[in-house]
Amino acid sequence: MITLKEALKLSKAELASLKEELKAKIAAKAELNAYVDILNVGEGIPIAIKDNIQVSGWSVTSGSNILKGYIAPYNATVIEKLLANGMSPFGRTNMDEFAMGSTTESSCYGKTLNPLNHNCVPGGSSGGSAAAVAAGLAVAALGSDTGGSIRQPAAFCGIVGMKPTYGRVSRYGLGAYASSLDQIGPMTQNVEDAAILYDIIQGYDPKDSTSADRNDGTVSDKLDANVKLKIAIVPDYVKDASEEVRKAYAKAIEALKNAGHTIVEKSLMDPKYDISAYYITATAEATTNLARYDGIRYGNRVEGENLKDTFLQTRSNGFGPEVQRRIMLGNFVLSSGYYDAYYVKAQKVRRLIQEEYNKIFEEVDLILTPVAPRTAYEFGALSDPLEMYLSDIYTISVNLAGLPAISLPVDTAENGMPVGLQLIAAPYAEQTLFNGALSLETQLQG
Ligand SMILES: NC(=O)C[C@H](N)C(=O)O
Repeated sequence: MITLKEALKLSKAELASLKEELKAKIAAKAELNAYVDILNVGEGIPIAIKDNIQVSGWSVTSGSNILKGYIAPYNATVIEKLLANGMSPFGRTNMDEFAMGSTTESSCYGKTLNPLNHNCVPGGSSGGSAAAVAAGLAVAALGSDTGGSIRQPAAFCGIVGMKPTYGRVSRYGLGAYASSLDQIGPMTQNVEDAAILYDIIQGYDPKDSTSADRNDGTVSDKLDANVKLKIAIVPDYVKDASEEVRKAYAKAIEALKNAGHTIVEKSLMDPKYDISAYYITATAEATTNLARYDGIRYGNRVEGENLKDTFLQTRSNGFGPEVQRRIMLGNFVLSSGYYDAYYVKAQKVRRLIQEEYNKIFEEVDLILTPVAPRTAYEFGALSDPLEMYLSDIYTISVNLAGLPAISLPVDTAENGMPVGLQLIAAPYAEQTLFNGALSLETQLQG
């Protein structure tokens, strides 16, 4: 597939034929179920859009039966920005229901297959976007990342996925899961394309009260693969990862050294604290955000005998099992008597995680860690929800601390599946992040 950088040079007529070509390819690979719909707005470069980002006039369901048939009444800010910069929202990509998952198996549209091995998951929750880019069915895509939902599917499908600093990209028009963690970001074929798409979607937005009012400028015009950075590695953290991930980690360290970067060893707190803090915070916020789907304000109503019964029937029929589980968990941690013991404590742990990262970033420019403990799982392998949550150990602390991070393919495991690793930067240090990622990508390709 043509890259985003190359697509910038295409004429209107060439873009129109690219879209026809894409439609034919998507139809030929329909079994992947990467897209849940093919729609198009505008004449620009086609960008695939996750099913939780509003595009005016398009269906938007967050992969949930409760929203089937709902038509977005306005454009998300990121969509306005694409349209203003010669890009076209093109196609709706599949996702885990309300972005709750790591495999894209929980969508109301059915699972998405990993294009590199159809027996394996594409990762999640932005699995449709990752599969579309990896299969050559999209030039680039948008995903959203609450606890790894861009980076992990990117790693499982062998593409690049980037989560910006919290507040960098407007969440206006993004279906809310956990509002203090969610960020929209680019999913692309390479690092440079990710920087190009990031430049377009980032920026202050008064419509999002958590949007960062800063003007740090664009990054793609200042990309520099020759920078010499100080990069932290975290050996303790990596020791529980699979052998193939540890091998990729060693390979990346070697490549970074060869590119002239200075490597220093650091340690991070046991990720079991990240898991607890994340799954308390995320479920608490999700419970609040999903309260509006009651069949009266939002959501497909299932009429009950009285109002309470209508709420019950609507929510029991509309939400899948994982979403219901998280709503119950969230209500539990917020309920009186448990609020201090769980929710407040999780916020304290979150602060400790932020402080730990801040301290490391006083000394280094970037941190290198795995994205997932192993390569893409076979379907059904993570049927135990706790096991699914534990698979997020390497990605969620980045969201808890609000940091920018990028996942890029580093190695191929013996089973033929890609191994991705992530670079993490200090808040708002996206330029350094992209420079480091480009340097690693260039070194690995050389
Ligand atoms: N939404 C995400 O970023 C994925 C994460 N595994 C979750 O279920 O919360």
